[in-house]
Amino acid sequence: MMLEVKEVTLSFETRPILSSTSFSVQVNEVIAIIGPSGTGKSSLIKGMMGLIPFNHGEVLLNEAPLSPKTQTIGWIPQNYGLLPWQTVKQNIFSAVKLKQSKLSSEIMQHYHQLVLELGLVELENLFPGQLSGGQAQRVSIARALLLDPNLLFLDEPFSALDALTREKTQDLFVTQWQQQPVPTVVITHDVDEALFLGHRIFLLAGNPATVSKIWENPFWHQRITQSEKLLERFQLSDLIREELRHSCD
Ligand SMILES: Nc1ncnc2c1ncn2[C@@H]1O[C@H](COP(=O)(O)OP(=O)(O)OP(=O)(O)O)[C@@H](O)[C@H]1O
Repeated sequence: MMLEVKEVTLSFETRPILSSTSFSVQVNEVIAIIGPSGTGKSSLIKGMMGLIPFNHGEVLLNEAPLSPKTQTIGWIPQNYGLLPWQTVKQNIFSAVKLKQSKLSSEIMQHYHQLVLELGLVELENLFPGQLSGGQAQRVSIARALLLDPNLLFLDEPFSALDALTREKTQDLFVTQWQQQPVPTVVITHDVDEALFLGHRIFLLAGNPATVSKIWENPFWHQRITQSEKLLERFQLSDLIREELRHSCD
């Protein structure tokens, strides 16, 4: 299964946001997108999911146009996208219920595993308005993972978490993803997070923006402790930070 973005462009009214942008994401690949604030990262993934129309170009999954109607897309939006009138438990089940009328015992088991690992057991009966930002974010993560999606789009999925919970949740995410890899796009502002989550790291920059740099990342899913790799990793993260700084000028 391969996701292909072919020469997409995007404008809001007369304001160009994305110039012709093309790339592909393999089935067993996570790409991390970094870039200055307001460049169009969220708009790019919303366009890929079909939530907003591109002006030009196409998005294909296995050579067929990508549509939320035919694909199960896991999405963690920037504002968590929780339904305020539903409890944590109802929110986590909300996406999977749209796809399947009957919940199998595997789904129930997966649900219990996710709430346990994401530290949501005590929160199951609360409403989104009663949660902290980090708790709401974990609910949104559980909802996307329970869906067993064939594509994943994550918009700053761990940004509201404290450092320890963030590392734990990143580990949980990668473990879950490895059990069933799907083409995945993660937006992050954190270069270290991009290095942990992304097999490749894309810089979205320019005005209008496009993918202006791609780095292969040999440090995917590694919390580096070995000293010889520490220097290499530092050099790559320094290079990425430098490009990011330039693109913000
Ligand atoms: N629905 C919309 N209508 C008009 N303009 C929009 C709309 N959505 C986003 N924009 C504008 O498009 C630009 C790109 O926004 P987008 O949210 O995609 O950027 P981003 O790179 O994800 O930013 P951030 O890193 O701050 O989240 C911004 O200038 C934003 O104001």
